[in-house]
Amino acid sequence: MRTQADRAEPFAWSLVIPLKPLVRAKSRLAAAAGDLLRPSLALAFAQDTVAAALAARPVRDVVVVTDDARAARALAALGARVVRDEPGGGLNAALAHGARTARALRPAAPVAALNADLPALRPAELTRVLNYARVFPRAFLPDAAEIGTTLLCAAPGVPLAPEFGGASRARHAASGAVEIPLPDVASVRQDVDTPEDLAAALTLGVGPHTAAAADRALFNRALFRGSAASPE
Ligand SMILES: Nc1nc2c(ncn2[C@@H]2O[C@H](COP(=O)(O)OP(=O)(O)OP(=O)(O)O)[C@@H](O)[C@H]2O)c(=O)[nH]1
Ligand SMILES: C=C(OP(=O)(O)O)C(=O)O
Repeated sequence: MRTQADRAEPFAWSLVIPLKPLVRAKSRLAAAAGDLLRPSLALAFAQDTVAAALAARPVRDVVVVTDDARAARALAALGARVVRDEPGGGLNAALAHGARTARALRPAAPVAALNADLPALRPAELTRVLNYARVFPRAFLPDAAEIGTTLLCAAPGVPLAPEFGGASRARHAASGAVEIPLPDVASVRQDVDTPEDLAAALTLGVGPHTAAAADRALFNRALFRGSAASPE
């Protein structure tokens, strides 16, 4: 069990994790999960992401930026600090707000933005990525599709300047952030937007919240397939 003293090490990171309201989250999973289970699946991804992030040795704080009351309760129960989605200007504005909150708490800590949809995240792989990033002013990790970004890091005093959304890998590279070239960190790169992404994450091995939610989604589909009604 890790103690407070363990966390008081240099390079202890503050992570900022954004989460939009669950009712709107993971829209690309709507057909696969159904609109009843999709919010629970989105929450399960976030729970497994936050739990794994907090279990990574170099991580001291996790700040979640969300206006979703159900998610706020569940993620605070895991140990995250939850702040409102201000100023309501979309993903990058929410991340900048979370980074300011993290820096107000610990001005000397490096900060990283991490997607909330990494259900296979392994603490040891996140640790390797953060340890690699710590010598650069800004660094980022491309997603498994090599188009987006799952993690953007900034050293103490350096603006995070997030440019997430869509083809953010090229934008983060163009902004001067160093791309992290580590092999064998698939769990930090495997974000889940589509059913194919979810299958890839399940193959890597997901956390307990996602495993349970995916089981419920599969059971639900099997149930509806066996009856006259269809959830889709
Ligand atoms: N706090 C906050 N988080 C956001 C916002 N927009 C997106 N996010 C989060 O940023 C990450 C990437 O978001 P998106 O890919 O746009 O949305 P998604 O819910 O993951 O998936 P889709 O609905 O399929 O696009 C997810 O963790 C989202 O919950 C926002 O306006 N505020
Ligand atoms: C927001 C991003 O991810 P996605 O839309 O793929 O979830 C991104 O990669 O910048």
